Amino acid sequence: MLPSSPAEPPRLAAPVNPGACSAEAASFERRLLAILDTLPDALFELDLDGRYLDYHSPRADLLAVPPETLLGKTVHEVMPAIPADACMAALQEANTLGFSTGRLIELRLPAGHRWFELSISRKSNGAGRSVSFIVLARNVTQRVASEHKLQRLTDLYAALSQCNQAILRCTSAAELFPIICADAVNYGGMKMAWIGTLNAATGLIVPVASSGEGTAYLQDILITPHANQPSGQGPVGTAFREARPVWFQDFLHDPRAQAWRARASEFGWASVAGLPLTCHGAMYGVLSVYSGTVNAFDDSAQALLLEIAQDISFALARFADERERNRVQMALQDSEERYRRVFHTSPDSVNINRLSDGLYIDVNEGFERLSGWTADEVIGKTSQEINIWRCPADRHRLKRALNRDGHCYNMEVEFCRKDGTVATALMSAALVRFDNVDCILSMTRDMSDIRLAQERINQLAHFDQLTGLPNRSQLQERFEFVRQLAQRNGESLALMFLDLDHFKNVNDTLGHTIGDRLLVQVSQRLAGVLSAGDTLSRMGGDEFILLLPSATEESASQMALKVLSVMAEPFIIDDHELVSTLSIGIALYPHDGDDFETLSKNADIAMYRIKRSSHNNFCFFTPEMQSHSARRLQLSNALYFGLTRGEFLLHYQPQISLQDGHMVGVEALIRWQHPEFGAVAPSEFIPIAEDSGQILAIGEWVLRTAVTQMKAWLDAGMKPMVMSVNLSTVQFRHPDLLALVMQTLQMAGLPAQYLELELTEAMAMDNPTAAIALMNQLHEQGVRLSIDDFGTGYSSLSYLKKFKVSKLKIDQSFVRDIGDDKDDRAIVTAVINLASSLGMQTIAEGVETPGQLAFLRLQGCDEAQGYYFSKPLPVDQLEAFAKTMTAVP
Ligand SMILES: Nc1nc2c(ncn2[C@@H]2O[C@@H]3COP(=O)(O)O[C@H]4[C@@H](O)[C@H](n5cnc6c(=O)[nH]c(N)nc65)O[C@@H]4COP(=O)(O)O[C@H]3[C@H]2O)c(=O)[nH]1
Repeated sequence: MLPSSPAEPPRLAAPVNPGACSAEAASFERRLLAILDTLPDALFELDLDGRYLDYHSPRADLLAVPPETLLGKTVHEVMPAIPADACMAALQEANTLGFSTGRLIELRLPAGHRWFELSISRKSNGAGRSVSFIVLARNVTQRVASEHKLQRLTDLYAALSQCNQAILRCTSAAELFPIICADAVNYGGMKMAWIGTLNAATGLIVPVASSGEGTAYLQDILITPHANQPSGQGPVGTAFREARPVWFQDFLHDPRAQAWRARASEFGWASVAGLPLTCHGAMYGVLSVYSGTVNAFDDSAQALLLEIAQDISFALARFADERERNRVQMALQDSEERYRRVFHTSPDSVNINRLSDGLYIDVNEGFERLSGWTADEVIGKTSQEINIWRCPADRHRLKRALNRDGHCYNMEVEFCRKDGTVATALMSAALVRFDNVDCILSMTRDMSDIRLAQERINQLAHFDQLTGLPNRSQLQERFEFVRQLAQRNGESLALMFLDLDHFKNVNDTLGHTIGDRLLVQVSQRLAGVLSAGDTLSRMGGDEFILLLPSATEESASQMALKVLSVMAEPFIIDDHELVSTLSIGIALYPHDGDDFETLSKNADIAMYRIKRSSHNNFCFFTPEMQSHSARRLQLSNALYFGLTRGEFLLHYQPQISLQDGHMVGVEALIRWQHPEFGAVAPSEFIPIAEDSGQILAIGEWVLRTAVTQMKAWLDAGMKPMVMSVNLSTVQFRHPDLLALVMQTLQMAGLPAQYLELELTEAMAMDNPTAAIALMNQLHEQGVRLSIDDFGTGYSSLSYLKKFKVSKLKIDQSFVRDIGDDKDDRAIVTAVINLASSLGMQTIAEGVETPGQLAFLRLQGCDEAQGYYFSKPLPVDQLEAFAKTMTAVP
């Protein structure tokens, strides 16, 4: 403990009085000194206060102060407090017990830290003299270092053991890491430990767990794994980057730790290690441990710490495996659950049968719904036992497909339900293996509803819903079939177009329900005359087509006559007795066309011819009709420009009072002078204009021209009379008619009583309620109304009474034959009487002879017009007629 100076030999055993000693004693002392000198230990003599009385130390490097300063000082003056206190305690013990051994003191000497073990014995200096102590200070530095090392290793082993226990216990890194850090501190003798992982967003290694004193050190610490940055040079960054353990044995003096030095010195880090943690070989993070001792990580410590790191890495791999296993397990459970759900909730029938014997192993609710059998009833039985196959052939087909391909898709099968009803189904099946048993997995979709729906769709697509007859598309298919047959056999066939006459009247007067029932009865009656192979089809409305395979002109005529004759009988619907006739047009294959479109169009043209002429008849298509039809098209196109090019004009036919023979009115009749077609009769172009809708513009022009003309005549002083203007059906139905009439009168300045609108009987009866309303309005405005062609249609007397009509016009067809036909005479007489009884006037048209005039006059007809008086005349000629005419006799 005190230096021995080379100039000054060790003192404790020097001869005190050489002269007084015997030679033997001197020799003994010399030997003793020699022995003491050879000992590595220092010897001191101290008093009870710890004051140095003497010393002997051959090793000056083991003394804390120069030896010459030692004597007379106390241990507290020579040593730091801790070792001095320990020394004093040992002295006290020796004073009490006579000796003290084994106390250790640590001294920081220039040569480094040294540990000394004190052995003290009390020295008795004789009575009356104070006691002193001989202190032997043995340098045990190496032994203590070994012990410390051993302790560290023991600690680290303890830490390793704790870590391993934690590793076994924990199931995740989040759970394990804090325990590892705590174990490194609590058991491994580390001051602080933490685990960091790379934050992908910031690129920094950030603590995820830490323990020990000084974790504040980690607050906002900057550590990166980048080699080119100072913050990446430390043990953690390097370990992460290079995936190897990094040991900083003297952290505060290591240049690589420059970035953290100031911060680290506050916390007293002496050694720092960074240990890479991996998961399945991939870098995961770094375990960093901090020791307060320089060179804390010797080989053994390093090996142990590495083992801890490796065990953690192993645990991380295990956690990952565990997670993956859990994931797979979950996925498996999920898929099982899904399968279970799919199996049970599938709307389709699913059943699993054992391949070897066909026993049902499992069925779902869909199976129960489809078959009516419950799972309990079928599991353990075969399909034959429950007789589920309606046709055994289906089962054999399935077996063959499975044997051949191992599966079958969408096989159409029929099943017998438990209640005996039959289900149509689509079945898919495959060979599968469940629980090591070969099975057949079958999925079956009940198609019964779909089949019904398909049949319904088919019905809708191919049949007329009202009559149940084939519709156009079905007829076309049928036509194609019989046409090919006819072509192969060199035969003809007939296509008949049938249209009910005046069907609209039935609909309008009796309502659509009656109309529909009439159509049904007509179709039934027509179907009754068909031969096998004939096809009757409804085209919609009141149109039918009859397809007659192998028909000639003659056989088609016979059929047409047959059809007309079965229609002759009235139809009874509720209280109504309806007579309904047909107009029939016939086209023959191949003469009149070789495809459906052409033949049906030509048959339609032929039918139209009948409609326009006689009704209730038939005719065959002729090419002349075709050209007529072509002319219709040309006229329709030409009409488009007729108004703008001023091709129309009005002629006026005088109307004569049969009482006094004076002209009481004129009927405006349109004339069309086309530059190419010449004069086109109104009877030809008016229906075309009506069909194309151009009649509205033409009618408006007629009304305006006639009204303006009448005003001009009145203004010119012509005797007041009535201007009669024809209205077409389309005009009459137009909602703006009233407004148009009133506006036209107003613009022309003609009082309403000078205008008479002629509508036909059919127009009035078309929709009698609406007609009555309109007539009332026109009547209220002072406009006169007359009914043209009276007697040609079906006028209901009850309606007629309600019509605000001032005049009935007797159709010229009756007037024409007055002389020869008593029926016509009777009709004319009846009409005149009817009008009279209803308070209406009558005017006869088409009067050509004095005889006709005489008859009409005799019957009390009020007025007449016709060639007998005058043809329809252009304006100037009418004016001349008016001026020159004298009362007709
Ligand atoms: N055989 C013969 N015929 C006579 C005699 N007196 C007059 N007629 C003709 O008989 C038709 C009478 O007109 P409607 O019955 O209203 O029949 C008219 C009418 O329905 C229609 N029509 C004529 N002009 C117009 C019009 O401006 N608007 C509308 N909507 N239809 C019109 O065209 C039809 C034919 O007109 P038109 O060819 O002008 O033929 C007129 C007239 O020229 C006679 O004594 N003997």
